[in-house]
Amino acid sequence: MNLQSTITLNNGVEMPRFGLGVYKVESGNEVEHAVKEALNVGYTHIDTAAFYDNEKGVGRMIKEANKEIFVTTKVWNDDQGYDATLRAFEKSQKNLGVDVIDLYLIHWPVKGKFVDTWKAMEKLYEEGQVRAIGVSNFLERELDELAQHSSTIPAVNQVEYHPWLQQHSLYDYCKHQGIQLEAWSPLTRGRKLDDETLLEIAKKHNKSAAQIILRWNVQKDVITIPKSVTPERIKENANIFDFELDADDMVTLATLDEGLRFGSHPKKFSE
Ligand SMILES: NC(=O)C1=CN([C@@H]2O[C@H](COP(=O)(O)OP(=O)(O)OC[C@H]3O[C@@H](n4cnc5c(N)ncnc54)[C@H](OP(=O)(O)O)[C@@H]3O)[C@@H](O)[C@H]2O)C=CC1
Ligand SMILES: O=C1CO[C@H](CO)[C@@H](O)[C@@H]1O
Repeated sequence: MNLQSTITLNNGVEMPRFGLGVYKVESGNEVEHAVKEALNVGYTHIDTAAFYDNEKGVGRMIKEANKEIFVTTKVWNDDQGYDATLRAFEKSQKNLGVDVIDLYLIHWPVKGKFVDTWKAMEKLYEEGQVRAIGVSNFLERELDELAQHSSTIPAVNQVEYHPWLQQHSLYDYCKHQGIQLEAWSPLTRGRKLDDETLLEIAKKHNKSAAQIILRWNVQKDVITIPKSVTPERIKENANIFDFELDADDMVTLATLDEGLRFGSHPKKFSE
């Protein structure tokens, strides 16, 4: 496995296991520098969203790189519903400067709206405007609700996921349904990188705490999208394909789970 390794989604599309997240990266110089640096290091996958207001900068750098890059963007909550989603998609397409978006996600399961949003995404998929469609921040009950109204199974569910929030039940549900799990805030936004258990494993492998978490994501078959605007960290985060966590490490990391969220609970939007 290497930095460009992919996972096959349930519709046959190949999605890189590892990418750069760009939440809170300013549109303009900041996002351009981060994306350029990542693409130079060998990243082939960028995760943005209409909400992040930096699709234009991401698009500019992808165009400049002139190579195949997998781009994910997401429809924001205010744009949910059938017609509004189609309009939002068109705007993202223009911002990114591409005809076909690789992966389009429903950002949050907005109560009373996400099923209509999904219908619009199915249309975009059928028209070939997007290579794969998926969801973000969906719990099992919202995935069940979607299944009652549509036979298209989401290709991806992007959720908060790290050793302190392992979401075992959702993990198993998605595996069973063929929905690829993707980890947001894999590095806990830096808040747990001084955890002693993590640091012990890091010392054993001569790697950083961040690298241990990202390698754990890879070994759990969870796609991961760490954010950084710091060139050294962009390199460091990608340097996880030359070692392996052993069975003892995996057992130890499993014990860290405490259901701890650093971001919002999906219930905030779905209830
Ligand atoms: N679907 C959704 O609802 C959500 C999706 N996301 C997506 O997931 C991506 C990642 O999540 P995000 O919330 O940004 O947080 P991360 O867990 O990726 O953490 C990012 C923070 O960690 C720092 N950092 C990065 N690498 C290292 C390192 N090697 N050592 C120490 N610190 C490091 C960064 O600093 P610096 O940049 O200064 O280097 C930044 O402060 C987002 O950018 C976004 O694309 C995120 C939240 C919600
Ligand atoms: O993608 C996102 C980035 O982080 C935000 C704050 O936690 C989230 O609300 C949003 O879903």
